[in-house]
Amino acid sequence: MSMIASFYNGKSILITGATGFMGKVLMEKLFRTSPDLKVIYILVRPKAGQTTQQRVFQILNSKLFEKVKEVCPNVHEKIRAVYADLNQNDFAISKEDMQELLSCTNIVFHCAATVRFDDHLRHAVQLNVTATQQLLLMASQMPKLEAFIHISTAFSNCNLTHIDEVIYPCPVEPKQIIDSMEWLDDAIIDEITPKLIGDRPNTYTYTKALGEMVVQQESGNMNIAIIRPSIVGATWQEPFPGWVDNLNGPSGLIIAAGKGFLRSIRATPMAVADLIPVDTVVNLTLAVGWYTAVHRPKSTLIYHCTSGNLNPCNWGKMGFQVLATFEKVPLERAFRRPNADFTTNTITSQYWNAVSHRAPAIIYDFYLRLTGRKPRMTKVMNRLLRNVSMLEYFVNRSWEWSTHNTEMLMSELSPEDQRVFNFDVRQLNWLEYIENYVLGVKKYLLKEDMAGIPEAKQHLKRLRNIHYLFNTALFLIAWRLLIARSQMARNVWFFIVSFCYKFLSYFRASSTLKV
Ligand SMILES: CCCCCCCCCCCCCCCCCCCCCCCCCC(=O)SCCNC(=O)CCNC(=O)[C@H](O)C(C)(C)COP(=O)(O)OP(=O)(O)OC[C@H]1O[C@@H](n2cnc3c(N)ncnc32)[C@H](O)[C@@H]1OP(=O)(O)O
Ligand SMILES: NC(=O)C1=CN([C@@H]2O[C@H](COP(=O)(O)OP(=O)(O)OC[C@H]3O[C@@H](n4cnc5c(N)ncnc54)[C@H](OP(=O)(O)O)[C@@H]3O)[C@@H](O)[C@H]2O)C=CC1
Repeated sequence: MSMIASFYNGKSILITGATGFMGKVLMEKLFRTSPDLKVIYILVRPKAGQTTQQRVFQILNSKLFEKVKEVCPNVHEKIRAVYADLNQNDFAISKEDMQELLSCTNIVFHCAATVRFDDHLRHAVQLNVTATQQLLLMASQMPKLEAFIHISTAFSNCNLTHIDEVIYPCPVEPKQIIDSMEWLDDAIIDEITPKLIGDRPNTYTYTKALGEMVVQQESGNMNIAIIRPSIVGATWQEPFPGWVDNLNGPSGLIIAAGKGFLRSIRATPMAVADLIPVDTVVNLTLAVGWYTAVHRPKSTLIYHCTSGNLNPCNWGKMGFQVLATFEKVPLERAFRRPNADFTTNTITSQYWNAVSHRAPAIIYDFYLRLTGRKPRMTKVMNRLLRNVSMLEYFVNRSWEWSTHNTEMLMSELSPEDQRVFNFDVRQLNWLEYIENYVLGVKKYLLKEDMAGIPEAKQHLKRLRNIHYLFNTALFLIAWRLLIARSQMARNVWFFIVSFCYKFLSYFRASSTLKV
């Protein structure tokens, strides 16, 4: 029997961010491997017209939880959705709920965060720093608490190239930042944001670094660990390969490339693509929870959950495999054929943005206008280019993360635990993983039916013919204009025509002779 799985049986576990990408996979694995756990409390807010209960119902009835229902048929009774908004004081949790959480919780997994790169600093601080501080305060009042696991990101110190499993201090103390957010107005915050984030690319990475400092400062005598995953991708193995349900990280770009919107991206093909499957992150998280509670390390340990140092893959290989998969399983109703490429040069990148992105969008909008419809492609394209520009920082650099603690933990696990909670990325076959990722994007994110593949291929053939027709027409128009204006072009044209005429005459004469 797995020691980690049996550790969680009988436990009351509190998860923040359980409705998010990682949170769902974490809950699924917990229920599947430790069906006798006592309860999972999740802090949820109502969203998009759904109550907290409706959101939980939807999650439990999704494909991701199909296996759980077989192993743990009473899963509905073991999940307790607690109304909470992490942006509010005391998370707006009712007194009764708070009392229950404080007195019963054994383990806390803090996954909630704003992961938007362009979030306003005030909001990013509120969620990634202040809420973390408040949750630690809550945890310090939990008499039965055994471990508090904080999910950070491997990019919290992306201003460095070699990153150790330590907390690097930011120049301004988190407490000062939290205080200043209370009295500064938005305009001043906007002004000081670039100075505060310094050489980090966005408010997300900066506030995640501040969040780590808060964890270190407020840890008291709690058993705390921090996990730093790199770019979290679709599931590798569990509960099935390729599951993904949001557009973050590479998923959005995979769709944009597959639909033919994205034709070029400024990226360094040889830079390491430090992707990590979400089930690997979850396995490490659960192993860390067990180790922190049982072995009680003297200090807060940080675990890097990355792939680059043990099993590197680069963006070139990844992009190539994404496109190869689209050859076999294209997406439906593509705008253009998937034919993206990497450029390393800013000027070339701008050229391709104009020629391959903006121009086709303008032409398509013109066609929409002609046919009496509302133009929309230019808007979509501008948004895509803005989003791509925000990701460019991460696809043009490589980082090195040391993984001593993660490797130490692996060696502490029994062979059974190493199997059930596998986080050894050396076993990952990238080509297979990326193919499953692309299929997962098609099936689970876009909800496209595999039966539609022949029609999708047919559509791509039509697009290819339109492309050839368009290019030929363009060439003929350009040539006609050139002939009208340039003597040299006219000479070349007469040379080609007379050459073709002579060739045809010779061909006709020789075939008449044979007869
Ligand atoms: C040799 C051959 C070569 C060939 C080559 C070919 C190549 C071609 C192949 C290409 C593949 C290979 C290369 C891959 C490179 C990948 C690089 C990844 C780097 C990632 C690094 C991450 C490092 C850090 C990791 C971390 O630690 S953090 C986690 C990562 N964090 C992020 O990844 C957030 C990023 N994103 C945002 O920061 C915001 O998204 C923002 C961008 C501001 C937009 O913002 P905006 O434009 O406002 O758009 P939205 O409002 O967000 O959304 C607009 C619409 O989409 C909807 N929608 C938004 N979201 C979601 C969501 N979730 N789930 C569901 N829907 C959503 C929303 O409903 C709305 O729909 P609508 O309402 O319009 O109908
Ligand atoms: N995805 C990635 O590539 C990486 C993620 N990480 C880290 O992993 C963790 C989980 O990320 P991921 O699952 O991808 O992120 P998601 O954006 O998918 O999930 C974020 C979660 O936080 C919750 N949340 C946000 N704001 C509030 C609020 N005000 N009150 C209550 N809950 C709130 C969301 O709830 P709701 O559904 O209501 O919005 C959601 O459950 C984060 O800490 C992130 O920094 C680290 C490295 C990479």
